[in-house]
Amino acid sequence: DGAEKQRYVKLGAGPPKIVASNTYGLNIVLTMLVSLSKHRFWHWTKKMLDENNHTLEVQLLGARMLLTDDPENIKAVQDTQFAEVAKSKFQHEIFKHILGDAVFSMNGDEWKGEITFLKHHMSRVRDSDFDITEHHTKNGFQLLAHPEIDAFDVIDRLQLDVVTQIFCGESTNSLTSNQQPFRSAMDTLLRIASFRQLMGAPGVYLRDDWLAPRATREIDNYLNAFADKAYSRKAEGHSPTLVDDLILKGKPRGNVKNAVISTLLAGKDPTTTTLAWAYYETARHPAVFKRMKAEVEEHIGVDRLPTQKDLHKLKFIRNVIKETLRVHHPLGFNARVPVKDMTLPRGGGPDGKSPVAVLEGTQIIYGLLSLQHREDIGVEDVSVWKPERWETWKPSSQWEYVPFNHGPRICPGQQFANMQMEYFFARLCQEFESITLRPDSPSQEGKVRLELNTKMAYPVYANAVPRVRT
Ligand code: HEM
Repeated sequence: DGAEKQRYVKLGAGPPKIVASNTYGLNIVLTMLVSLSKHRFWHWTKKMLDENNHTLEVQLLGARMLLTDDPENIKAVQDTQFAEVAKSKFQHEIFKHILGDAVFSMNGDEWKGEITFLKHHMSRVRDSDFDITEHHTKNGFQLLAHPEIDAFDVIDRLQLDVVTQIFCGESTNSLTSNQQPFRSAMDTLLRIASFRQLMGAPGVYLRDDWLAPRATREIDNYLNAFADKAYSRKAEGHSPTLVDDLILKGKPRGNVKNAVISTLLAGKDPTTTTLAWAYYETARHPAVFKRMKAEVEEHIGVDRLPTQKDLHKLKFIRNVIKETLRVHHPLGFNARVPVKDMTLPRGGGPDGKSPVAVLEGTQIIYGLLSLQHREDIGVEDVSVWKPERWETWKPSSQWEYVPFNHGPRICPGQQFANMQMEYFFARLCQEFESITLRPDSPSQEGKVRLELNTKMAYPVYANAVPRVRT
């Protein structure tokens, strides 16, 4: 209409290419639902992006969604135009039951305060983290040695036990006790939330407590019990955990619940997803595991535990992790909204190379998996998992490889996550002779289960043969 045209004129840029839809986008909603249920969502978005110069708009039930995997646009959103975009209030609403008022949906000064506090606890690795990680790794490895147990599940429990002890002061010990109700409630809510997020504004009107009343109740009970215990524990003044620090500062119960949930989600899920994909790929590539083992034997041996300094020497293991973050980006997508009408550098004009107008109210969704699988700007055999490629190749720009974000909203847990992943593989090399995917382990080819993270669609079954120690 005329008013909209005026806005484009003012911005000096045209609208993005709009992918045709009928009846308020119902056909797109349907295709989206089908692709989600078939674990093919990101493949569906990749096809649309490849066919439309990598930036396009879809209109869903009256809401606008700008989809892009152009590195220039991602750079703008994360860095050069950081102040022009925000986490949407819809997102806050959608994740309320899971995230409470956690950092992920905060903006402005509120976000700055929270991230400063979180960074203090998350953006470093302490010596004591190694002892705690080792304790739970041992428990995890005992389960991994059973070929009938899903490796994804073991790794998820391992990360849960580690981060709850390090950041919340008390481990869930899910590897040695039964914590299934909480974990499956969380999975249910995450599935619902990622769907609601993709729906844009209409997703706000769906409610978790209607769709999954039991799961919502279970999470709340769990968090309450966790907070009760934290308050009754005598918080230590010397180097307190994140949760104990909140209690020492006299923060209310709500803050404690938010911190626990942030840690469980941000601190566990992407690490689990990356580790599980790396384990799966390693189990399919025996030569890679052999090289990793040789590296560990050369730099550490098998008779002592790895230290921080040792981990820095494991270049090949680092490449295994980097390559996994490239091929199996654990977040897959990310979202922001413009705070007012704005332009992004690319997606306008007939070839999509000119700036594009993005009107207030649009949900900007940028695809990180599809970015890192772009044949035209990526690397040869872009979708093939080949850790050794990092010995001779690096992305031509940091905006073509974005596992942890760049710019102000970079992940504060990057160093901690890398330590967890490197430690896991270093110890795996020390404790196991070989890891091979079982022939009856379902193929994950072309499938990703989107639950806020890019989880595996099916369980992972591998024969992990322990080293015989004499
Ligand atoms: C492989 C592991 C990990 C990956 C790939 C990863 C990646 C990311 C990314 C891409 C973001 C930005 C999200 C956004 O823009 O909305 C993020 C945010 C965050 N991450 Fe991580 N992360 C990992 C592990 C961790 C760990 C272990 C912790 C904590 C110990 C952590 C804590 C956080 C927090 C608190 C945020 C929110 C930052 C904010 O909103 O400003 N992450 N992470």
